Amino acid sequence: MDHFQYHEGVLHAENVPLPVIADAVGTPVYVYSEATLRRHARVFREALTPAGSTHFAFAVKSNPNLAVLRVLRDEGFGADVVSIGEARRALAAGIPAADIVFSGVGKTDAEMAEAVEAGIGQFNLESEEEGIELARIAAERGLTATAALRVNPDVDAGTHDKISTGKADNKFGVPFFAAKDIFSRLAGLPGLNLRGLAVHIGSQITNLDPSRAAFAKMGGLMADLRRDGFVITHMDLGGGLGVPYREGEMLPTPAEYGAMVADVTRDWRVTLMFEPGRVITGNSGVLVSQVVRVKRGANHPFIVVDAAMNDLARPAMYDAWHDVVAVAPTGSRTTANVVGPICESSDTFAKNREMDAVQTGDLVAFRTAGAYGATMANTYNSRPLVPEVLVSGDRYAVVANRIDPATILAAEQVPDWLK
Ligand SMILES: Cc1ncc(COP(=O)(O)O)c(C=O)c1O
Ligand SMILES: N[C@@H](CCCC[NH3+])C(=O)O
Repeated sequence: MDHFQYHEGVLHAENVPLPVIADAVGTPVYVYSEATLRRHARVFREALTPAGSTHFAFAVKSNPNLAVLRVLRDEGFGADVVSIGEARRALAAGIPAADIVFSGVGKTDAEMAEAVEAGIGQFNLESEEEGIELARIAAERGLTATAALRVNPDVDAGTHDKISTGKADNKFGVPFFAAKDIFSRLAGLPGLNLRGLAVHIGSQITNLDPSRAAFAKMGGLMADLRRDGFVITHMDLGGGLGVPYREGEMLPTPAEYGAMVADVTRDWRVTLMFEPGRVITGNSGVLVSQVVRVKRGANHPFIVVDAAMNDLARPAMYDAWHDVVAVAPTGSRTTANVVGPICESSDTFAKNREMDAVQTGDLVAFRTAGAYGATMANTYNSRPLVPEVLVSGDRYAVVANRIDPATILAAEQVPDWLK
C-alpha cells in the first residue's frame, strides 16, 4: 500500500496532510513515511527468504538521514557505507559495527584505520592495492580485517550510463579476468580474513537478466576458487533493484528478484549479502515544494517552484523522471515545464509535462524522491540546505533542519591581506 494518498482531495503522508508540514516547516521539504520504509524493508527481506542465509546492509548513500537509518536498524538491517562519514552515521543510528559493509574505491588509510578499530564487519575491497594496504593497517594494530573482493563482472546492467558500475571500463571492483589471481594473492596476507566475493553492477536496474548473468559469473568464479582450496563463506550481491518512477510503470518485483537469486545461488552454500538502497527508500519519500509563479513560455508555461536542482539533482544529472503532482488538485490539467529558480537551464524538473494545473502559492509534490534526494542536495546559488521530515501515523518530526545560507557564510572568512 502506498502511504502517500489523497484524502478529501489533499495529498497525505500516512495520516498527515502535506500542507500541515509545509506550513510548519516551510518549503521545499522532503517528507518520508516510516510505514513505507518498514514495509519495503520487510518485503525485500521476505523476497530473499527462499535464498537461505542472508544479511541485509542498507545502502546508506541512498538516504543517510539518521532517523531513516534508525528505522532500518529496527528492521534488522545493517549498513553498506562508502565513507567513514557514512560509517559514523550508521554507528550513530545504533547499527552494530559488525553489520556494516564498507565499499568504495577510494578508502583512505585514515578511513580504513578508523573502520578497522571500530570493528567494521566487512570491507569490500575494490583493488589489490587496497587489500594490501588494509592488511598492513590491520596487522599493525594486531587486528584482522574481514573482507570480500569486489569483482567487476563486465556486465551491462542496462541502466543510465552514469549509474552503471559493472562494465569493464567502470572504476569499481577488480577485473573479472584478474580476480582469481588477486584473490589468491590477498588470501594469505596477515591481517586479512578474505572470506568472500562481492558484485554490484548498477542502480535503477529494470531488467533482471544482467543481474542473473553477473551472479552466474560470480558463482563460476567462486567454484573455481573453491577448487583451488579457498574457503568462501560470503557472497555480496550488492543492490541496484529499480523502482517505478512513473505511475503504472511495471518493474521486476522484489519477489521476482528473490526468485531469480534463489535459482542462481541454489547450491552456493554461502551467506548471501545484499545492499539495497533505492528499493527501500525511493518510494518512501516526496519532495514538497511551492509554486513561486507561473510564467508564460514560448510554447508551454513555466511553473517556477521553490525547489531547485540543488535540492533534487536527479533530473539535472540523469534526465531522471519524477512525477509532479498537485498536493490539492483541482481536477484541471495543463501541459507545462516545471523549473526551479537556479541560474542553469538544467534546473528543469519536467519538460512539456502533462500534469495537474497549479497556480502561484499551490503546493506540488515530486514523487519517488526518498532515494538520492536530500543526500545529493547542496547549497548552489547560496540556497539553504533542504530540511527533512519523518511521518509516522498521525505524528511527524523534523529529522533534518533547514541549514540557512548564513550558517555557511559564517564558515567563510576574508584573508588578512584583503581586510
Ligand atoms: C556498492 C553499492 N552497493 C549498493 C548500492 C545501492 O544501489 P541501489 O540504491 O540502486 O540499490 C550502490 C549504488 O549503486 C553501490 O554502488
Ligand atoms: N545517484 C544515483 C544513484 C547512484 C547509485 C550509487 N552507486 C541516482 O540518483 O539515481
